[in-house]
Amino acid sequence: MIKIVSYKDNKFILDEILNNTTQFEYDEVNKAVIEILKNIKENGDKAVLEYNEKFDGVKLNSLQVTKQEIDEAYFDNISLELRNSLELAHKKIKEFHEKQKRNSFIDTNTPNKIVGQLINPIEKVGIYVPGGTASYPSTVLMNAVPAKIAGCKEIIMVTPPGKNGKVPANILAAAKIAGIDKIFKVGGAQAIGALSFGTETIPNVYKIVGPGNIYVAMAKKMVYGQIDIDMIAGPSEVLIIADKTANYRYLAADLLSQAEHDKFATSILVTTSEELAKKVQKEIEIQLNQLPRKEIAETSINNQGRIIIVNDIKDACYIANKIAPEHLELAVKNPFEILGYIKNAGAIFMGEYSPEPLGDYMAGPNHTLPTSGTAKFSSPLGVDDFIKKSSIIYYDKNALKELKNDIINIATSEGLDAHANSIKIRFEDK
Ligand SMILES: NC(=O)c1ccc[n+]([C@@H]2O[C@H](COP(=O)([O-])OP(=O)(O)OC[C@H]3O[C@@H](n4cnc5c(N)ncnc54)[C@H](O)[C@@H]3O)[C@@H](O)[C@H]2O)c1
Ligand SMILES: N[C@H](CO)Cc1c[nH]c[nH+]1
Ligand SMILES: [Zn+2]
Repeated sequence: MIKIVSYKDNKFILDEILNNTTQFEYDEVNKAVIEILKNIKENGDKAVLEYNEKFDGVKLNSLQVTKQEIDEAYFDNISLELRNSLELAHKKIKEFHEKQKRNSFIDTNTPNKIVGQLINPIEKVGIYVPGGTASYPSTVLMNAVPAKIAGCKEIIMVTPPGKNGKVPANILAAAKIAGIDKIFKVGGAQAIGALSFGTETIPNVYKIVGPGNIYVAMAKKMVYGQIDIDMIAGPSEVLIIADKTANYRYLAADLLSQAEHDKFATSILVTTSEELAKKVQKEIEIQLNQLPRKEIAETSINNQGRIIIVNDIKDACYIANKIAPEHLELAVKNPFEILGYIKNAGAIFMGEYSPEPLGDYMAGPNHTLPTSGTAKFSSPLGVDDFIKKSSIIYYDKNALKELKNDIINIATSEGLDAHANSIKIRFEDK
């Protein structure tokens, strides 16, 4: 059962939540991931195929999904209703992310010098689509759409091989909708290794994006530096701020929606109403019994779930900002009134009819969001993750002459005579 605590009587609850990273056996996972990455680097496809057998229980002859498999998934193996829903989600995600596009600029205000910024897409990117305990066509769209809009030339998707060595049709259909045709059947840390080092069949990339379990997250952390990564998107989280006007059935449903992702997921309700807290606690038990993924959701709710009772909404916002949740729902009478108090959250859902799953699938903003408090300093996945910038500097002789002495002064003070000389030499008589 989800625990109810009073913030007034137990200020330590915040520390307890913030330090709640002990569930993972970090050392063991760390050791396993180092071993997997090393093996992939040394043995390429052979190691990938062995891990597919070991961790996913499938023996494959070929790692790449064929064009025929992708077409069959889209045309024959999903319902027309699902295909239409995925197409609509794609359209809405695309519309939102189109607005994030940046342009190069040059500043030509002065005639004899130009400074500017050139935007280029990252040429080769890898997209990890999780597939261990559920299949996520929505994650295919959320990761692929911004990469496409940015103009990445090569987008390589990796995902666990699926039962019987077949990637689920909904994943392949979403990939077709997003325009991705290079898909490889490999999951976990081995997928991250393959994309980082390249194997005989899987190309290496410059950046890997996408969420995954602890093995995926740890592997991304380890390869960062050799290649870039988007973020460490860990187990899902939702924090709901609710006043007495909120509907307890909706709140229970929303807390469970994230709990069912992962037994390490976190669902927290912060409310000013003790009566509401008790109702939500009871309702969660009722709704849990109807979930096919009851075991995962129940473990998550029992271990990480909390209902925190606070004196006022300002305390609730303080707690939310400290936790910096991936998803924050404002289930209060006027959510716009308190929006100004919110500083740290991946995505903010405003009011009764904007539940978290709306953002998971359809609203348009990305659902790959910072977790584990990283919303304090990082942002949702977006087009910016797939571009890079180069500065442009053009000065003619007159413009350089104007700055000549100042550059030499600073270079000399740094003891860097070759720098000073690079300027001086251009103004010396031969
Ligand atoms: N933030 C987001 O946008 C978002 C979206 C979807 C899912 N998620 C999260 O992604 C995660 C998905 O996790 P998942 O496990 O379902 O799928 P996953 O694809 O991340 O992991 C499955 C892979 O893990 C590897 N693995 C399993 N057990 C292992 C072991 N003992 N040793 C080494 N490797 C092992 C296997 O190779 C398997 O293919 C969940 O936490 C979910 O909440 C996040
Ligand atoms: N809520 C997840 C991110 O934490 C994303 C997702 C995909 N499908 C359903 N939900
Ligand atoms: Zn979700």
